[in-house]
Amino acid sequence: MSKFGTLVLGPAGAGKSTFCASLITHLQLNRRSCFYVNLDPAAESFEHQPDLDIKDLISLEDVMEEMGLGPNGGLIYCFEFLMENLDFLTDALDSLTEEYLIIFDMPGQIELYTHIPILPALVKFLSRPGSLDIRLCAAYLLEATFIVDRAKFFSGTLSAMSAMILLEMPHINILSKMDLIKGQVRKKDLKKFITPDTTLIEEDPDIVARRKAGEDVVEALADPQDNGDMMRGASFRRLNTAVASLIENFSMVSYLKLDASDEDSVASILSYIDDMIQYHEAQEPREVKDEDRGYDAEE
Ligand SMILES: Nc1nc2c(ncn2[C@@H]2O[C@H](COP(=O)(O)OP(=O)(O)OP(=O)(O)O)[C@@H](O)[C@H]2O)c(=O)[nH]1
Ligand SMILES: [Mg+2]
Repeated sequence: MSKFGTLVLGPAGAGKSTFCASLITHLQLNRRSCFYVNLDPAAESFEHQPDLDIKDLISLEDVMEEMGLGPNGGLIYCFEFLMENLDFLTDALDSLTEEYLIIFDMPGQIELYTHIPILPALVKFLSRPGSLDIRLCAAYLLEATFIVDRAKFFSGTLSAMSAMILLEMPHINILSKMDLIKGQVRKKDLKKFITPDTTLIEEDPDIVARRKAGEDVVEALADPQDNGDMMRGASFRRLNTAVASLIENFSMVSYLKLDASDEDSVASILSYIDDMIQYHEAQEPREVKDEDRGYDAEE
């Protein structure tokens, strides 16, 4: 019997825990079972109490204090410890049926998704057939406000792509906190962020303004000796254009839009998650109870 789950990933503060909370609320409202696993050993407060919390195994605070590690080294130690104590996960998850959506709320340290092999090993363990056999997908969140700075947006997109390649599992990318950019981006431009397009770098408002001021930006972009302001200089632009082309050429990354406070938006993301893990195909047809129909059998 398969189980179903999603790993909610992304940089610090991208809105992962908020999305998990909105997803759980939505699932509960739709009478669906879920199991919330917090894998962030530094997380303190939750809208929905986790059904399983890594802090019951190991806490970042204790690790930092006892091992003399900083927050990032401490986090890696916590995950190494988890990998040595996988019974902690098996004991809690083994009895869940295929009705459950298991939601893993991950920490925001980006190195966990890009540099070290712990997460791929964890994913392999969770999805191994004959063992927990969880059909998993990744939901990678990037904050929509990143699109204000186009270079930052492409750098965030590169991290999303790096996580996709590292994890080798069904994956969706999500632009979170869409409410924060409402009315600030033209529809035409937004499309280019949703499916990242290199022309965004060329059409950067900063470049457009420099052109308007009479600067020969094409020449500046082509000048290998440009040592001016590093973040505005030609080399930086060429690097950004190269990164953007790489992302565009791979055609791997596109985004779904999320406003965690809007139920329709959460429902739409959930339908992508369900499709990726083929949740509905595995469900037994359920008998519709009278209370589900919204009336009393006695009436
Ligand atoms: N406006 C707006 N704010 C949001 C949204 N989602 C999250 N936030 C806010 O963003 C901040 C960070 O949200 P979290 O859900 O804690 O982000 P996280 O990715 O879990 O953060 P870490 O676990 O620390 O990496 C909080 O102040 C949230 O209230 C959203 O859709 N819209
Ligand atoms: Mg969080």
